[in-house]
Amino acid sequence: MIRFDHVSKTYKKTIHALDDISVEIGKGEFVFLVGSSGSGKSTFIKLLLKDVDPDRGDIFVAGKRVNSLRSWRVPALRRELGCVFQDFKLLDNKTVFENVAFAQEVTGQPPAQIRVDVPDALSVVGLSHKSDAMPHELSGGEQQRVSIARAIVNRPRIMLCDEPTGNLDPETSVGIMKLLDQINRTGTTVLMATHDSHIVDSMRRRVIELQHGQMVRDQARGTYGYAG
Ligand SMILES: Nc1ncnc2c1ncn2[C@@H]1O[C@H](COP(=O)(O)OP(=O)(O)OP(=O)(O)O)[C@@H](O)[C@H]1O
Repeated sequence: MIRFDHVSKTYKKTIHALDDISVEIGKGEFVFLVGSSGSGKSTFIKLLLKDVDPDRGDIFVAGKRVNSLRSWRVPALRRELGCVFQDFKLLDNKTVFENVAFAQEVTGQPPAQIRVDVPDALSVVGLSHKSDAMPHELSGGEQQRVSIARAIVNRPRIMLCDEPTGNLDPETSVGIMKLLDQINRTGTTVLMATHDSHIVDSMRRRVIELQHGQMVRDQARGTYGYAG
């Protein structure tokens, strides 16, 4: 579903954000991407989205070679990828329903489809009753649930999550992780960059660790820190 083949990315000619990364993530896997600040986790995610391009190597997402994709094909790539970020990125002047609907409007879904899909997505995240609320009327955990609804509404094959629990308290984080686990169990591949050791240690999924742009660990049912 995701493949990096000898991928390197350098910023400003001197900052080696990723250095010769080769890794494969299969359909339906749940993978944690860990590593200290600046180790290259966000760059890994940005390469998948074609937000940035590699200097060397090939990147494949759902059968598409991302690095050589023409710009007019990028929207189709991004439809395969649902994204969740630490800071939710909701539109303040739109209701919960409108925020989720927006993800469908920009991909050209017809209104009749939107009227069916948005309530479905809100129901998955347990927020049907908040459909008409504005983002500022919601807790942080609820806002993150809206952003997850927005990420899944187009039924992506892959979820990319960059520190999705970074702004949430531990209890709320557990609820968000249960939701991501549930989405993964429906067959969606989940890749999550995180600093949250408790979550990684409690879920025991595959762990890929980056250090100064290099992959230093790829462990099945792994822990946050290497336990031998
Ligand atoms: N646009 C950019 N221009 C220049 N350097 C950048 C840029 N984006 C990232 N970097 C550098 O590339 C390296 C990797 O950054 P990246 O954001 O991928 O790390 P990260 O593991 O996601 O960090 P964090 O956990 O703090 O989010 C860092 O040294 C960072 O300063």
